[in-house]
Amino acid sequence: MTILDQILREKENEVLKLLQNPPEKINKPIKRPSLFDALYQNKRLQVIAEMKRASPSKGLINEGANPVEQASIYERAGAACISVLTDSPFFNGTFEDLKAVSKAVEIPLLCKDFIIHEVQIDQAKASGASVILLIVAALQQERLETLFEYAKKAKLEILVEVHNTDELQQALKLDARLIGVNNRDLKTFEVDLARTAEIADIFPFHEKRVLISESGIQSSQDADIVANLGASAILVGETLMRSGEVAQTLASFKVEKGVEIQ
Ligand SMILES: O=C(O)c1ccccc1NCC(=O)[C@H](O)[C@H](O)COP(=O)(O)O
Repeated sequence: MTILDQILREKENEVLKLLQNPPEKINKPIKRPSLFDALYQNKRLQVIAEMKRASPSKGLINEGANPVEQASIYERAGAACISVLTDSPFFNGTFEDLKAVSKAVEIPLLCKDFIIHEVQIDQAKASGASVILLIVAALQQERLETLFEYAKKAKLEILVEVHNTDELQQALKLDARLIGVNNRDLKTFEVDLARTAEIADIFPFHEKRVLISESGIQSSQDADIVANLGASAILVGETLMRSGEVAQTLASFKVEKGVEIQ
């Protein structure tokens, strides 16, 4: 059983509990700037900066981090979006973290969780998120489409995550404008920026969509590599959570995009 299978099994239990005590359904749109607008045709690589205490691959990363302080530093340092891991069993995150961060920052806010049911989308919105994540590997195509449409109707932005070219084709069947490629193999945890290269090779940059490179970014050299492949943004957790100089590290990732692809 892969780590993703284990996480998804846990999510099924969480959904059952959530359905017994559903979150408030917020009908009005979340007031935050659009992540897509911040990324599309920006001449610099943008950063989605993640609040990440722990992970299945690395164990504890920064157990004592205060989500509001961390997110505020990210915002001041020029992050385009804050990602908050809300999963507890595997990442030590909470929806309380997301709610607290939503009150402290004004930029786009991603609820980073493993969504398999509409009620989790309601929970993300009720906690202040303006962006949700849908992972292609976690969902059958029909379910992916249903959840995508549900989130769209709720006026949320949707980051659709893929791991390979087949999954990219599935994502492209949707009107997905934010497409992330996860550089981490969820079976071996191995991180390889070649995954971004593989996706970038066939990514329809001429369409109104942006490519985001997720996981394993450690240096401005890594940022340069994915920027030159056509990525508009990177999603960075561990490196920022471990950095003694968060603002400088984040700023160093905002490299100029070398190639005019879009
Ligand atoms: O980070 C993990 O170990 C992990 C394991 C299984 C599923 C997802 C996982 N991470 C979620 C993420 O997508 C990352 O937190 C995010 O891309 C940032 O990655 P990094 O910069 O390498 O911390």
